[in-house]
Amino acid sequence: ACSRKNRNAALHPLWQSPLTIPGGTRQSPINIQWRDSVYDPFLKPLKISYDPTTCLHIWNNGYSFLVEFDDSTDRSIIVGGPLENQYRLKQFHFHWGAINDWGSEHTVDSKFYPAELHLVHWNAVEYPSFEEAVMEGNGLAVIGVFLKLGARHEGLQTLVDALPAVKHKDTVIEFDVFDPSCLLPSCPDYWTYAGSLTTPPLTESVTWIIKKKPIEVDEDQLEAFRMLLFTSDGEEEKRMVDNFRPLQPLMDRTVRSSFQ
Ligand SMILES: COc1ccc2c(ccc[n+]2C(=O)c2ccc(S(N)(=O)=O)cc2)c1
Ligand SMILES: [Zn+2]
Repeated sequence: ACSRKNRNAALHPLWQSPLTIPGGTRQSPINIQWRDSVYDPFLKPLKISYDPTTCLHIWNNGYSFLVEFDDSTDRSIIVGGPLENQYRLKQFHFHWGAINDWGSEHTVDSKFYPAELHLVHWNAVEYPSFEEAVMEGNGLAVIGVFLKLGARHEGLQTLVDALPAVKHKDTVIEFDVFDPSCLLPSCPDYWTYAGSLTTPPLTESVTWIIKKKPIEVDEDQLEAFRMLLFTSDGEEEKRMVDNFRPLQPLMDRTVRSSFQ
């Protein structure tokens, strides 16, 4: 029998701590039941303006790979949509599965996608730093984009080509010009709800903006994600796969849609 201790040991260290936070009322990810989402005609279009030269590096942090941006000015921002302020792009990263049947964090009508992109922004109008914004109810805005298996994504390929250089945990590679808007679907439709970070510290500080339409990537590109490692160079290799959090209860929340 797999004792709890052994089972925990099998889990990535990030998940050996309790999976729920006491008193959590707005945890993420959630299942988005399309027919229960409520069209909000007052939702504005989301305006995205990224400056590709704010791109800094790619970093394997032992849980995902992050593409980080210079967020010392308002050069890469989003505004509108459900947001009261403009938010600065800090990083984007992905969550994916070992196989194509699962991998996304959010689901739509209980359907998993093989991967999900998160573009992480913070409210630099009201808070002095990302670390402080992480602790506030309106501190962060994360755009979620589903990835589905299909045609090769040319924009993603420049990123995929750099991944072997960050195979191990705590490796970094310079990545100095990339426009993440090439990873967004052209359809403007989205769902939005109040949620949390999906990794520790799990703080309930995220306005989620989940794009209705997925982008297409091919099998080789998903396999490139799966050859990354959770482990550092010299440690016993553990493939970086299934780095998504289990679904959380909706509780007293409504998911709004920007479309009818
Ligand atoms: C205050 O201490 C912190 C704060 C944030 C941390 C973090 C460790 C990992 C990721 N983060 C993140 O920034 C983070 C975590 C999860 C997500 S997610 N998957 O988009 O919800 C986005 C960003 C520690
Ligand atoms: Zn994420």
